[in-house]
Amino acid sequence: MSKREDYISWNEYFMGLALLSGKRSKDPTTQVGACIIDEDKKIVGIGYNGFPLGSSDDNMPWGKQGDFLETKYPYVVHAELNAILNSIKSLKGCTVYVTHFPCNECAKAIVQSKISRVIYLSDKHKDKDSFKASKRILENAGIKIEKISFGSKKIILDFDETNL
Ligand SMILES: O=c1[nH]c(=O)n([C@H]2C[C@H](O)[C@@H](COP(=O)(O)O)O2)cc1CO
Ligand SMILES: [Zn+2]
Repeated sequence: MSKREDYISWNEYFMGLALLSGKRSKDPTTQVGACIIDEDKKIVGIGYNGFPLGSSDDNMPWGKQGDFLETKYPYVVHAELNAILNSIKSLKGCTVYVTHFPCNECAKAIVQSKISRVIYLSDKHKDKDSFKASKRILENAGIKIEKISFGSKKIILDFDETNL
């Protein structure tokens, strides 16, 4: 019997995990996921955007507009920061896979944690100042930035035990 040929690539695997992690987010607008791997391709951190630990989701707002204190923005922990804070070891030389290009605050945390490469899927906010600042922070720190695309590729997860 010869080996399977349609196995997923490393990039599909790690970005797939970032996407799956984002599925845990309760943000009704944007679900972000991040997966950090080390130089041996071991997963060392994973996260998604959500409110801080212990905050009841029912007491926090998911809105985007109006009174700042009644929007999600001052409260939500970004996926990249959660992945960094959840990490199990030093992140020096690691790569972070992110579903969305990181904001400037996450870029600072990425630099300070000594992650050396950022691989991202979407840059839909590239015209925002926070994106431009983020790019500057990452580039000045010598962090490799790669946009990857899988075209229209989809991976279906079938939880039906009878199909395993
Ligand atoms: O770097 C990021 N990482 C991250 O997790 N997020 C989260 C915060 C919010 O929950 C959501 C952005 O919401 P919105 O697209 O509605 O502005 O994504 C947002 C950014 C900024 O792009
Ligand atoms: Zn961020």
